[in-house]
Amino acid sequence: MRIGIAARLDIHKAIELTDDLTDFLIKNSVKVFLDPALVKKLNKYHDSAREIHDMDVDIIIAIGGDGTILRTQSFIDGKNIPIFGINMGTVGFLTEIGPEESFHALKEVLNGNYFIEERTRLEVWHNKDLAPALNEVVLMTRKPAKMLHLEIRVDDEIVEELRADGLIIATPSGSTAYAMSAGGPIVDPRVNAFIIVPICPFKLGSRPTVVSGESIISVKLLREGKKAIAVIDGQVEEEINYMEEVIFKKSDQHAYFVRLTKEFYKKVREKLIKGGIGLE
Ligand SMILES: NC(=O)c1ccc[n+]([C@@H]2O[C@H](COP(=O)([O-])OP(=O)(O)OC[C@H]3O[C@@H](n4cnc5c(N)ncnc54)[C@H](O)[C@@H]3O)[C@@H](O)[C@H]2O)c1
Ligand SMILES: Nc1ncnc2c1ncn2[C@@H]1O[C@H](COP(=O)(O)OP(=O)(O)OP(=O)(O)O)[C@@H](O)[C@H]1O
Repeated sequence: MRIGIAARLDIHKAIELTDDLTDFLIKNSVKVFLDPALVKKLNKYHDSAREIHDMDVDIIIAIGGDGTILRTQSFIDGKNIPIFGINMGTVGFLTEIGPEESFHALKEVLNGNYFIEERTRLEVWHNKDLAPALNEVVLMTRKPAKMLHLEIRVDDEIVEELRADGLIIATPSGSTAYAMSAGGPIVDPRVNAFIIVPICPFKLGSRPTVVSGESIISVKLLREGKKAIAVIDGQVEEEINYMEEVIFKKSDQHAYFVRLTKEFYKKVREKLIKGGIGLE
């Protein structure tokens, strides 16, 4: 088996766990590859250094929170490598286990006792194909505290024209993230749908909308002089100008996760209902 490891670099315990897991995997005859920034921090396993986008592995372990997973996913586009998230972040909704379970869980993985969960991603087009989103694409004003004037179409039918701080186009995976905070519904990741959620709409009747996952969603910026940015999974930005269109549809690239249990609603209860920043 070949396993890659990526981790948050700003948490010492994440670096320490990387060291312990690498040692454990090598002793179990696993070929291990490490993000070069990790190798530099560890100052060992130098011959295991490999850029995440160059890793030819069966699984990538991501040690951190959701952002680490989203960041790692953005580096492995099109390679269909499943991510095994070990939560050393604040919420870690997309992660599978806590650090304390790491060795037991890895033994299960090495014994083949796991399954792969496929997640839909959102393809984004703006003059060119941009990186697909696992969570969402957020359109917001370049200048803070300004409003965008937007026209939203689904399969070329006008849904609405509105002014708002911004607009979120989310996948079911992203329905528990920014879209949720903006008032959108929680959508089971098995549902074939996308969610359109306005951010602070200046229009009483404007509501979040769940659309078919087979739809083509287009959003046009109507107001001259108002520049916008599109942010993909909180990781990648793209500037959008007046009368330019952003097109969204289901990506043929999926995200894959190593799962030991099927517990979506338990995560919702434990990680979100109790408070999204780890508050009890
Ligand atoms: N007001 C908000 O809720 C808000 C604002 C900005 C960004 N975000 C989210 O942050 C994500 C980027 O993550 P980051 O860690 O780089 O940013 P970050 O460090 O600002 O964390 C944002 C929070 O969103 C949580 N999160 C991310 N994906 C999630 C998911 N699929 N389900 C439940 N919670 C999730 C993270 O755990 C984190 O606590 C974006 O994709 C966006 O969804 C949320
Ligand atoms: N190796 C890295 N190099 C640079 N930035 C990183 C690295 N790993 C993670 N990040 C960035 O750090 C930010 C925070 O990471 P992460 O989301 O994992 O922690 P968190 O916010 O505490 O956890 P959660 O997202 O679960 O609340 C993310 O935006 C992510 O893109």
